[in-house]
Amino acid sequence: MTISKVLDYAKPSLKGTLRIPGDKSVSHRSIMFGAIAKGTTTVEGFLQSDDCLSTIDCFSKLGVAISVDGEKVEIKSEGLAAWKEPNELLYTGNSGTTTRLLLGLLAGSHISSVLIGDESIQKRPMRRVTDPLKQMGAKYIGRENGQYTPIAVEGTKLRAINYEMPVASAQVKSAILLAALNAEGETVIKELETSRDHTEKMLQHFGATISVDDQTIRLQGGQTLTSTHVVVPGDISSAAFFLVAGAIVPNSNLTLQNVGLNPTRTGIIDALNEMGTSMTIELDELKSHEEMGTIVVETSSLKGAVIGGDLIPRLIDEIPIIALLATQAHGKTVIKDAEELKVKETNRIDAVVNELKKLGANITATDDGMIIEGPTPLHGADLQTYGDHRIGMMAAIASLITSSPVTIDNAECISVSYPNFFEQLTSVLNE
Ligand SMILES: O=C(O)C1=C[C@@H](OP(=O)(O)O)[C@@H](O)[C@H](O)C1
Ligand SMILES: C=C(OP(=O)(O)O)C(=O)O
Repeated sequence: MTISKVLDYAKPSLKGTLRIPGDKSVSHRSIMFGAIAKGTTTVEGFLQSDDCLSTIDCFSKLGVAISVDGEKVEIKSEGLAAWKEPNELLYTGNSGTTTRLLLGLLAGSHISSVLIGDESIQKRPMRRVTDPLKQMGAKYIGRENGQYTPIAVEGTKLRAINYEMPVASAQVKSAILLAALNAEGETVIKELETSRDHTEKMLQHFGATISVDDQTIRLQGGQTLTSTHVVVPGDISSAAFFLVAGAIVPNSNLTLQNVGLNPTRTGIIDALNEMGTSMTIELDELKSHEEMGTIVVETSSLKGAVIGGDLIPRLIDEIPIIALLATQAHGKTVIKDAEELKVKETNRIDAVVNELKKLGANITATDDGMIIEGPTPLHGADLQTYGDHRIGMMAAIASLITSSPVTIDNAECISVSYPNFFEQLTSVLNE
């Protein structure tokens, strides 16, 4: 059952400080790397969201001992060779990252297992992972030749590959790297465009040797990982909703602490700067293997921009909320080269365009993105989330500037990445 939520904020301003919760990508990887390494890995700042809990659930079924205490997690493992064959399905929920990275990891293990996810996951393409992994020797059975889950994986011996990525995707790159750890020989991956590099950074943090040079990544198989301590930075993809809110809601000034500032993720900052957002950024002293810092944002006079090319992988998950910002910017915003949006939790080009149109935005879908003319005053409407957390949060932020209330059909889906989103939003509202 889904619960609809009425968002009725009376002309608020946003003031105050938020500590941004843990990064989803890094949280998933902290569990996976802790499960591969022998010994005890400790994690702080872990994101307890539905997607990350799906990852924990899968690894628990593989026999890895994981204990969670708020944002602290402890993973005790005897290494991949000690994982046990699960006697149940591995349920990956709504999480593309869990599904694709597990397909890579399990391919070179001694384990047979079956991966299944929710309705959205069952429609998301997996051949981008299973095709290159089959070239490494992996064995999968799944609908349409390994395109869709449920997918059965029969772990086997793998060999290294030399792979040129046809798509800019950190999930594909990471699945191959995780398989390459167990493969014979040196795997070489040539990226089409630089995508988030959390896997490469975490491999180094756990003691592996990996070389990255001019978008070419090399990893020798057979390396063992050493358990360690991981500090998860706050998720810039979550911070993005408050960066945009601070910029578009009148009389606002927000301080966002603990924001992950890995340069492969900061495309949103580049886009906001280009659109005239008034922001200051201060880097924290480096605590672990990922940069973080504090961003102060205030109400801004915005202008349209062209967002495309190699910026897209650096802000892919932020496009729904950037589209909302663009409705309040002077002139035309063109978002292009973003076809990948069609294969996320839902088709995010259609979802963003349909829902912002209902609020009165001047927005048109294109084959690879959207075009928005602004500024346009927005009004209330009944919106659909399509079960997609990022569409739900976009709608909630939009409701702060609409002339009448917005209703969303499924507010719970937001806990996929940001369980305390509404709590944090309420804490900075001045009505
Ligand atoms: O590797 C990751 O953690 C992610 C990579 C991106 O997906 P793609 O690899 O499909 O671009 C992103 O959209 C997703 O939210 C998380
Ligand atoms: C696309 C996303 O995640 P995933 O691919 O892991 O489902 C997201 O969080 O926006």
